[in-house]
Amino acid sequence: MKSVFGTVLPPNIDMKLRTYKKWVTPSVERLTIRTERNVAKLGVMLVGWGGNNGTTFTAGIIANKHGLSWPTRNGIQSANWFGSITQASTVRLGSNSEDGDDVYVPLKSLLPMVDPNNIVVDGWDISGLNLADSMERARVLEPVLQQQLKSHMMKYKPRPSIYDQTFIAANQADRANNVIDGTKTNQVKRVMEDISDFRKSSGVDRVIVLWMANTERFCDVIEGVHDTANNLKNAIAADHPEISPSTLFAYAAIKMNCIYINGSPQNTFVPGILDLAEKEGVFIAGDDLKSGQTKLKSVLVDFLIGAGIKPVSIVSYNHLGNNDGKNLSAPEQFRSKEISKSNVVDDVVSSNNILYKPGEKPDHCVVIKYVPYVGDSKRAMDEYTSEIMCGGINTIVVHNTCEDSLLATPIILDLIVLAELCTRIQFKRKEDDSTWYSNFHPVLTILSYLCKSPLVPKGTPVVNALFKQKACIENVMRACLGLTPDSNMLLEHKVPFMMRKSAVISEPNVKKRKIANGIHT
Ligand SMILES: NC(=O)c1ccc[n+]([C@@H]2O[C@H](COP(=O)([O-])OP(=O)(O)OC[C@H]3O[C@@H](n4cnc5c(N)ncnc54)[C@H](O)[C@@H]3O)[C@@H](O)[C@H]2O)c1
Ligand SMILES: O=P([O-])([O-])O[C@@H]1[C@@H](O)[C@H](O)[C@@H](O)[C@H](O)[C@@H]1O
Repeated sequence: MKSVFGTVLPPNIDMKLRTYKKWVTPSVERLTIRTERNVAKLGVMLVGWGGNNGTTFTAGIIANKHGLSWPTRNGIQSANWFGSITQASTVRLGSNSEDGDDVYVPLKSLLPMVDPNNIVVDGWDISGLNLADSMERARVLEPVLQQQLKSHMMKYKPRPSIYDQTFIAANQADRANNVIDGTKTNQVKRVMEDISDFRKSSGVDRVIVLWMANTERFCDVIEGVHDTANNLKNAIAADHPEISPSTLFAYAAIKMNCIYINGSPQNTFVPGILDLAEKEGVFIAGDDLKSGQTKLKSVLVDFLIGAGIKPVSIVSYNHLGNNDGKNLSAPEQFRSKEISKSNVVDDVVSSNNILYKPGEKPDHCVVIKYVPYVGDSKRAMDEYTSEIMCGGINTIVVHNTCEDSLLATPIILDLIVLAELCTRIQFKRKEDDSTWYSNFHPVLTILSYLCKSPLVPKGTPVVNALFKQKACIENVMRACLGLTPDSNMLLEHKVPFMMRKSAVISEPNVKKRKIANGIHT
């Protein structure tokens, strides 16, 4: 049976569609999904562990694990994971039969997940400060909380890391006192040994490596160097200068069967890394945490275009005073961030060819300024100018104070928790009697909700719209439970014969109605 735009038409109806030459034919794929319920004892190794996000993440794990609380001007504050969808969001399960009210449950209750209290943290940094001193340097957490954390945090000292001054801003050089010397082969070998050492000393079952170090410039992707796993291996052996520290970390992590996640915008995942991840069957994900200003942008543009309103100009300005902002004050590092912050509207714009001609896009300007005084408290100011009907203009201006690390830390947790969950989900076609199940594709696009510039397998669509991304996570988890996706139709509250008796005021007076061209209902 042919259908048009998903509406199923009786076989004898053959509409001629003026603007759409193609017919939509529904297809159904029946899958069997299984989820291993034994959760791994999880270790995470952060590259850039001594940074604002690395220290705040570690502090968050400790503060929540020990149930810390501290006095503030507004009263006693207790540790929590607000901003994390796995720890602080709920999912609509359905409606209950008695009163028809919706039933919501914590997302983390749907499937077995890692408990953040059990995550073991380790990592690398080019700065050799212990984490208590790094936490103080970061100026993110209240001193009274830092005091409670200090004895825990000072035990942590980042492992020496791979430093290449040609990839991050020159203003970072004064931090680089904790580095692995020697060739790229030696650096990769040392990182692999570190991972092995962490596995043994911590006793974890699974290690995830997550880049939370400074934003690098984009590397020039060179044929014969970055294009295949084998060429990358040979280029590392030849100490090729255009292989970035983040790509070296990705290479080492994948070779050690560790999931690798890129929390920054640079092009770590060169084709050779994608090739290696696919060959080794190791998950990778990224790029660039979606934490505040860009998260809001992926909502506002979706709302505007979804409402048939045409954004024609988007100006995204922010200033921040943390070390990330200092690194981004250099043009090449800013360019990496500008790309990830700009691409986030592309999917929604290209979805509406009523508003936009092919290739037409809104003007889009991204500005980031380094203002030391504000520290981690990034001040974002956005202006969205849109065309509305008959030449009208709508302008939305937003001021958004984003405490960058307190917004990023829950995202880091969700990336880790959801990536570990994905290792335990497998699929097979229902009618297959083979015992063979498939994992997710090594490029974990289900984590797109958490990234500004989602990495996707070649030839697959990039989705940036935030609530589509969230629905993807929720509906995959529902599917693991044998539940249908939440269609939001709620017909049980709209169609009289489906409604509960108490909800139907009176049997609606539905007469036989004649509709144009004689079709009766
Ligand atoms: N809201 C957010 O904070 C947010 C959102 C999206 C992306 N990011 C990205 O996350 C990253 C970290 O942000 P941050 O605020 O923690 O920055 P930060 O500068 O405080 O921390 C980065 C750390 O990485 C270290 N470092 C630099 N190069 C390294 C290397 N090669 N190996 C190991 N360590 C290295 C630095 O010494 C520093 O301690 C940045 O790339 C930033 O763009 C942050
Ligand atoms: O808030 P958001 O746009 O998602 O992301 C942030 C940017 O706005 C900010 O300029 C940058 O310094 C941070 O690293 C982060 O990328």
